[in-house]
Amino acid sequence: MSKSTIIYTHTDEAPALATQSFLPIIRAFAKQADIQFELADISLAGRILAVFPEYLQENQRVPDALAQLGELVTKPEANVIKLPNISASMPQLTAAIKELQNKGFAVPDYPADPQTDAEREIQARYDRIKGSAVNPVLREGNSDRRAPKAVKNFAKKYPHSMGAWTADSKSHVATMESGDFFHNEQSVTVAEPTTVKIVFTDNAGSLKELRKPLALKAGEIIDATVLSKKALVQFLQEQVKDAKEQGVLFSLHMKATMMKVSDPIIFGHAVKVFFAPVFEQFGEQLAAAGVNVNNGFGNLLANLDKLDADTRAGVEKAIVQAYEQNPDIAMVDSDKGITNLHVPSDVIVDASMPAMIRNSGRMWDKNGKARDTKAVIPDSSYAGIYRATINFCKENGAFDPTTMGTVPNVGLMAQKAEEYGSHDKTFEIPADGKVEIIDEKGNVLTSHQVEAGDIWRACQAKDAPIKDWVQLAVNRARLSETPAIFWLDENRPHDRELIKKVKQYLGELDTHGLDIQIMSPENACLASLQRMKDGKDTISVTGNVLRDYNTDLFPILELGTSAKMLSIVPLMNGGGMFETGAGGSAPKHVQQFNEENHLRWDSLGEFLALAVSLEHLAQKTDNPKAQVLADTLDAATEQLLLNDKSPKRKAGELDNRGSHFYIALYWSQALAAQDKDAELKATFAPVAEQLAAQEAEILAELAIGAGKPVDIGGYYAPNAEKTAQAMRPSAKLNAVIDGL
Ligand SMILES: NC(=O)C1=CN([C@@H]2O[C@H](COP(=O)(O)OP(=O)(O)OC[C@H]3O[C@@H](n4cnc5c(N)ncnc54)[C@H](OP(=O)(O)O)[C@@H]3O)[C@@H](O)[C@H]2O)C=CC1
Ligand SMILES: O=C(O)CCC(=O)C(=O)O
Ligand SMILES: [Mg+2]
Repeated sequence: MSKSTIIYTHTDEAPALATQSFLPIIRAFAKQADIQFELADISLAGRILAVFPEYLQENQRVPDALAQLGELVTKPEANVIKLPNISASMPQLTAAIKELQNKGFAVPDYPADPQTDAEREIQARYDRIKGSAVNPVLREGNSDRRAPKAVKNFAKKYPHSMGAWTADSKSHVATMESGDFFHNEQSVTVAEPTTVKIVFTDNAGSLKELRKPLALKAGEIIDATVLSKKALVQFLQEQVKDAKEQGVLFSLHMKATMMKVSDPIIFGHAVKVFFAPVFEQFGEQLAAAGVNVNNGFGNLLANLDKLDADTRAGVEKAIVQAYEQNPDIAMVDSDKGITNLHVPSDVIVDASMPAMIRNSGRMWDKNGKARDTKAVIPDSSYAGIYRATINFCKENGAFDPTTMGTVPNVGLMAQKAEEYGSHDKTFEIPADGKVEIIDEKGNVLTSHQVEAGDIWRACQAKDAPIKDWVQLAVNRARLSETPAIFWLDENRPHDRELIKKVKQYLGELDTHGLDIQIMSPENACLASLQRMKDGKDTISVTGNVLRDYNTDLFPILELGTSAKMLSIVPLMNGGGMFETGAGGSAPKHVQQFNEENHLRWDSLGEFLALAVSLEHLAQKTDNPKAQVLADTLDAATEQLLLNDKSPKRKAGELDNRGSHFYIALYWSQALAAQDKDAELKATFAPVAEQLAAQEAEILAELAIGAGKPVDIGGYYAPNAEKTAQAMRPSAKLNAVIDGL
């Protein structure tokens, strides 16, 4: 890899489609500054193929791009543009496997109930692909997410729609008051490097290590906590009942993708509670048929044909009974009858809660009508921020995008910090007993009494990432002259350990003249909301989960979407990773693309990420042309916003491809207009002319087929040629770009 190489990631769904159109453009532009783009396939399908080489024919095998990138990001030369990828829930993983098999790739089935060592090995490989398997590997740095000025100004000038709020809204957040992760947490900082065991002792006294020992570094924070199954089930039962009594919709908001071990289990309990009549009568038969509702209620429906006719009729009757006796449930797709409990990856808390708040606190019922909703977020560690926001809106009405301030985020994320690194330390407890973390000297660091079915987990946060995070917060506060609040709760054991370090590291840095405070998440949220309403900006400095939540919550309120965020990951060893926006891969957009050949994905996140990536390369490799490309791209992006050339929602209007034409036009015009680099000026002046002269014809070519279905030969592994053709339909535009 040359030092002037930028890695661009090939991911999934809408961003992967957009890449087919955008990458040829940026390759052609960047080539003029001797910069190459290498495409790394970290799509779900690509990751599956990469880990099963022995099942594939020679010519079907692919390199493990994720493993390679995982190494690259620890090196100073790393320059990676990371688009959002699928964090696969089980239904998505199974569908991707099936699609690959149908295409002639002989990858194995997912063994749901492995019996042999070989099956266990297959399952283990798939489990590493499942859920959020990419981001934690690549994020060797903390997170700096913010709305660039141009984007914020655009939102103020052209505000997105925002549902009204009234004080009589019955929408609310329900969260546990005891027995959950928050209330059971224990936390310690280890002074010296050590190795710890996680030991489960059952009530008969027999010991079992739940995993292999874990190495901890000096200064590392380790915490453990447990969520009680009994308390959870009781809480869920109360919430179903309460939603019925209040006449509001019932909805559950989890992160079953990122929290791939704990949250599907919690999701499963919610399905079993809501559909209690089904499981009370037919629990055993359903289990025997292989039904696992940790993968959603949809899993039960998909397995109905495995039941004998009588049982099936009984189950179907009990389902009807559950719907009748329970509150109405929030819908993901009322036309297709898909509820909030069908698929764990359909409702992901970071995006689903802000969407609900933006929509007057309402979700959709089975008739497609927006209604007040109970949002159930079982663990209370972070649910308070949504409660605070909802209460704030009830009191103050909806936010006004034309006047509101902004809440950027500096998030602790590096080296699998906190909950998001807990998968391999999360266990559904098999029997009553206790779980302890014991160091190599035999000291018991944490100890929890547990019961069968409880979910126990440990989290780590290393010292170096914490120090880096505090430094990043101070840098951002200084550079943007903005007050910063650390969202940390002194009543929470983990946060208490963190606060000690924050205070220590703040003391070592120059914070003269800066306004830096520490507040509990709920208070920090309220303070930030109040300031935001008054048009003031406040940096939120948070742990990993709130990084995720806040960088959808605030942008969705401020900008209408988190796709327009600048998401920088300054890698701890000097490289740069540039994420494109703060949101996901927009499955709904692919559906629309397939049906109507219209891609409403907004690549603004890609434009912003590319500019900072080019700037990073300019500085690291002393390439002034790259800096000119970066500056002119930023100017082009601003132009695109001013002229409102972002994709629109409906077929026939400008879509993703059209917006790529405009970015190419404005970028080449800006290059032609600048005087810092004569070569670039001379190269791009004719390009700008050709694009401008052919604007109408190119747009017409891009619009051919709008409104009609388009077949790209697959979902997880679409046909490359068909996709490229669909995404690059303008011969005239291609001629200019490919001629560069
Ligand atoms: N960094 C990453 O890799 C991330 C990956 N994910 C993964 O993405 C998938 C989907 O996640 P989900 O929570 O549904 O969230 P998404 O962000 O994909 O979708 C939510 C909604 O946000 C809007 N949206 C998001 N991005 C854009 C964009 N670029 N342009 C226009 N609108 C946009 C769309 O709304 P509208 O209907 O208004 O068009 C979309 O339906 C999951 O597999 C998840 O795990 C999620 C977050 C981050
Ligand atoms: O990695 C994932 O599963 C989601 C990431 C995400 O939502 C985020 O970083 O904001
Ligand atoms: Mg997120």
